[in-house]
Amino acid sequence: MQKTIGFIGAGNMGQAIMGGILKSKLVSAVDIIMSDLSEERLELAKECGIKVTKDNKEVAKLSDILVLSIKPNIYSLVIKEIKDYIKNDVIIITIAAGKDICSTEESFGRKVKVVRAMPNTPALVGEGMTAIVPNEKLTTDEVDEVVKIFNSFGKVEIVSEKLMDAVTSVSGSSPAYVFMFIEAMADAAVLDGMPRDQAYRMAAQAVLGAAKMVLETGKHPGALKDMVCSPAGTTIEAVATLERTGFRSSIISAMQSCTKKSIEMSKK
Ligand SMILES: NC(=O)C1=CN([C@@H]2O[C@H](COP(=O)(O)OP(=O)(O)OC[C@H]3O[C@@H](n4cnc5c(N)ncnc54)[C@H](OP(=O)(O)O)[C@@H]3O)[C@@H](O)[C@H]2O)C=CC1
Ligand SMILES: O=C(O)[C@@H]1CCC=N1
Repeated sequence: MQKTIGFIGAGNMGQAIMGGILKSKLVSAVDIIMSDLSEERLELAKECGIKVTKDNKEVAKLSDILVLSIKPNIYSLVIKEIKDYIKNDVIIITIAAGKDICSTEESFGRKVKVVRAMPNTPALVGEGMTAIVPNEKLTTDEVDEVVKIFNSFGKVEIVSEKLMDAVTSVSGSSPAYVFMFIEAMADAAVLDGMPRDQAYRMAAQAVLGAAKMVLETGKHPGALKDMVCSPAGTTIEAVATLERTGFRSSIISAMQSCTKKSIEMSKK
């Protein structure tokens, strides 16, 4: 792709997307520019061979596609700073929880091309999941181009904007719950005497394999669970304990809090 991709914000998500794009070789390092206030973050990014700067306006001037990878509470501040410097045809990609397309357009004060996206950190290892909502200013070719970017480090789905709070809960934030699950399983294995490194490897591989089974067999997750539970065996004992201690309802409640927070953030 012959485009300059800019990032404002070199934090966890900016670095994950940038790293994912670089690994896929969709654009070369010299066509990526990133800004941040923190020297330390920029040093990290610079090690990847991309251009870095402390000046957000410089990124705005050079970018054909501009990713705003900053926290939601400073979106309006940064947009105010850059809005007079962006290219006419730039595609703005927002990734902030609770930032809707309408508020982004309002902050720019005109109808810019906006794609609201919700990615997740597995982008860094080429297994990201991103949902996107393009506004009506983008042509079909431009939407395809954006899809290509997010596809370069994982899966992408175009969704309706009303689903974005649910997306945040089920894929933007969910790697955190999965990491907690892996950590807890590893702790239990350590309790049983297994060395910690081996416990992380085994727990993580089990999660990876189980996820692949859901994606590749097309079978209902409940049916896949049943295949593991031998009659009067070990697994059903664990399943019974999980049901007794509210495993599923705990996940559902946690995700409802996540969605609620996303909705609250969009009202600010
Ligand atoms: N982390 C995740 O898994 C996901 C995050 N997101 C979204 O991504 C966005 C970024 O999140 P995340 O990467 O976690 O946050 P981080 O705090 O890791 O990254 C934000 C970066 O922006 C920098 N920054 C702050 N102010 C400015 C400024 N005025 N100009 C340039 N850079 C600035 C911060 O520096 P400093 O630390 O010094 O303030 C920090 O390095 C958020 O909007 C979030 O909703 C979306 C999906 C998943
Ligand atoms: O925690 C957050 O607000 C961001 C959005 C999704 C994942 N991290």
